[in-house]
Amino acid sequence: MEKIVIKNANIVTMAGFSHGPQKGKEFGELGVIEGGTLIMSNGKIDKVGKDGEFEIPEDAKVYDVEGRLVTPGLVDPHTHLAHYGSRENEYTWRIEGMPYIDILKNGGGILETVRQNRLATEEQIFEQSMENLKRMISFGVTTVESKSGYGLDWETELKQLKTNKKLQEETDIDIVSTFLGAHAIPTDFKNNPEEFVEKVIEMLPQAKEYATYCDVFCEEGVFTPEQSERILLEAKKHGFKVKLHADEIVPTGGAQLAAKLGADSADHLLCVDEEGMEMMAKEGVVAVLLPGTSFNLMTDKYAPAQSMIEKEVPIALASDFNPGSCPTENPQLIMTLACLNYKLTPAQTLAAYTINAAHSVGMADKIGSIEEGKQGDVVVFDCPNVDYIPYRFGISHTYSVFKKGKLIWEK
Ligand SMILES: N=CN[C@@H](CCC(=O)O)C(=O)O
Ligand SMILES: [Zn+2]
Repeated sequence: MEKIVIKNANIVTMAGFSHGPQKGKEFGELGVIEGGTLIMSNGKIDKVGKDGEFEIPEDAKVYDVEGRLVTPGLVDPHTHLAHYGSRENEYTWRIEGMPYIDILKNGGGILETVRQNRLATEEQIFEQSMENLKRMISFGVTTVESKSGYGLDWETELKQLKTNKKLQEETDIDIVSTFLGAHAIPTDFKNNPEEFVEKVIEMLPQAKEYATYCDVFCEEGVFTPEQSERILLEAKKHGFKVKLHADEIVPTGGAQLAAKLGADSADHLLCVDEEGMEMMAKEGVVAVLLPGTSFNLMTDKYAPAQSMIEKEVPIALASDFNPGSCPTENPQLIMTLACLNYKLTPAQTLAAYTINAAHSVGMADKIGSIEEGKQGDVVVFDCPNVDYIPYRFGISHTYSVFKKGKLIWEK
């Protein structure tokens, strides 16, 4: 395999946090090497240091990046990537004031995408997802968590889970596959949600063949904390790791439940309370925050990121890419929204999208930082420093993307 050298770079390493995510005062520690060089071979990072500190192998392909910013590959830890169709019809309804959750209660929203995916072939789901994955890569994303949840029956959930598998096989991208059979109550189970909970539990053994994580949309009018707990406890028995859509629209105690279950992350958290944050901090549950969703749903509520930092809850950021609440794949835009609405610094948003995101999907031993022995997942941004990414918003700054030590995208 070709040896790759990137030199004359402003390298953000995020080094020193493979054992645990950045939190509290250490959140945003970039570990910058100015005028740096890194060497990758056999898919891994061999060396990282100052220019001239070590010899450049003669047989290496050398990229002089002329002072550009080099960071760990971005990790998007909450997406609904594997789906077919779109819901632009709801956009106007929402602008006119119809609440997102009311659209769902009337059979639209997630249920509309369920309808579209039940009708779609596996091929259609795969092709659309691949196109969207390529767009993610173009923004610097090298690892993606991808949920099912637009089937709510085994046949369609399987089409999505198979799509995750195929995306992983046909690209170099790591796809962290999540089973979200409990994403909504299907219309035919509207009057008997408990029966649907049983159906989801029945799907778990087959789903485990395709997915690492199990997730539930714990929300008023969707799955209660009791139902969520029941599903996730069963999931754990089958060997799943767990995550939770928690405290998004109303407070339900989702954060507490995530902590109690030892979840790797609790996601959304717009309405999380003090106790929920304290329990998450104690159990080391990563808060995956989704500012694009607050923005796109025009809520005036954003997750209390500053209280989380104060309480030492580790924070990751994600796109929540999906056809309804947040149809964007762009992590650079999400970083801008996180700076402006959570008052995170640009450095914190980058830590949240790399090392902390890697922890939230249980992969920090392999990815999330530029350190010797880690996977060669690296992005070159056409930027002089980290601040420039969220500051100059609405465009893409990606210059080139390396995955497992190979160039996979360039401007
Ligand atoms: N909140 C629940 N689920 C998704 C939205 C999915 C959709 O609107 O299609 C989310 O994470 O935002
Ligand atoms: Zn989601």
